[in-house]
Amino acid sequence: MASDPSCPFTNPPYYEFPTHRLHSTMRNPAKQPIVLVACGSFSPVTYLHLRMFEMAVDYVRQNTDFEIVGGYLSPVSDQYKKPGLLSAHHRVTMCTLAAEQTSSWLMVDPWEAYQSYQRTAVVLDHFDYEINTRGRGVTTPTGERKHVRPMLLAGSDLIATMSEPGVWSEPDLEHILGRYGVLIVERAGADMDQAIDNLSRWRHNIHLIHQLIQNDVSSTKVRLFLKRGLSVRYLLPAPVVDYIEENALYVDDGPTASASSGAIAAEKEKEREREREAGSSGRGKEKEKAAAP
Ligand SMILES: Nc1ncnc2c1ncn2[C@@H]1O[C@H](COP(=O)(O)OP(=O)(O)OP(=O)(O)O)[C@@H](O)[C@H]1O
Ligand SMILES: O=C(O)c1ccc[n+]([C@@H]2O[C@H](COP(=O)([O-])O)[C@@H](O)[C@H]2O)c1
Repeated sequence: MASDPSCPFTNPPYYEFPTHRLHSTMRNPAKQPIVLVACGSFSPVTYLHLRMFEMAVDYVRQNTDFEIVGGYLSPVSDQYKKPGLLSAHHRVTMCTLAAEQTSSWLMVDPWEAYQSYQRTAVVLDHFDYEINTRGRGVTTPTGERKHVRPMLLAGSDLIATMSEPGVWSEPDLEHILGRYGVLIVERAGADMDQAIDNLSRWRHNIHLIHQLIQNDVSSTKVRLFLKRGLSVRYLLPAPVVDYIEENALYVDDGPTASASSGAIAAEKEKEREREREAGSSGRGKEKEKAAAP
């Protein structure tokens, strides 16, 4: 891992925060600048993942005083270990093909993908740090600097897991929903109102986006199609379909799992890693003591 003493986060080797499509100047200085961050497996990225951003653009324009200055896909670490999770390298490549070749504004941040599992609260802090602390926010047309708020963009199934016991920590929910906020895209099969029932104390920071054209494409279904040798063309961007075919991906996929199981497994894996590290440094200290005169 790269170690920059001024950076409070652990960065993967050779990591650079992508800013090539981030607006540095706002169009309307009266608005509040935000950046959309979609965290997920993206195994593989589908048109629905990309549509979420476009739906958010329409919602923000019609219902809020926000101005979107950037949008990021943030694929989760391999340590998330959700069944069907392809290696970070393939997932980041597919997201990059999708963002660069089908959109004029989306970016892919590989920060969490290429390291140990990072909780979503930490991922949002990382965006806050890169954009506001290192990047010093955005400027208005009159030269004033403004702080950009990273906001989570997620489907209602993911938000529903926030009410499942043991998945998200209470301080993290306070951090994500209280400090940053979330835009939730309706997802077939996950009732939005029910999903946010237990989150009412952060209602002011929760924005619900209804799907006017129902589309329930999911990565799980795409993987299932691929496993059965069925076509997935027009469900995913063409360069992603080509990449999957060229690399014969998902031909032998494992079982499926819920959105919550990966996070719990990843946290347990990290805990075990910490214990192993503590154990080996403890043993190191014992050795040092034994070697001391
Ligand atoms: N059809 C959809 N409608 C609304 N939100 C979606 C849809 N598909 C994915 N999302 C959202 O996109 C984000 C990333 O999703 P993820 O990568 O887990 O895709 P997925 O299709 O749910 O994957 P899987 O099928 O492997 O569980 C999550 O917030 C998820 O809720
Ligand atoms: O931060 C947490 O505690 C946490 C708990 C559950 C899920 N998440 C994140 O939510 C995303 C879920 O993705 P998926 O593919 O399982 O729907 C993924 O980016 C996880 O890191 C995060």
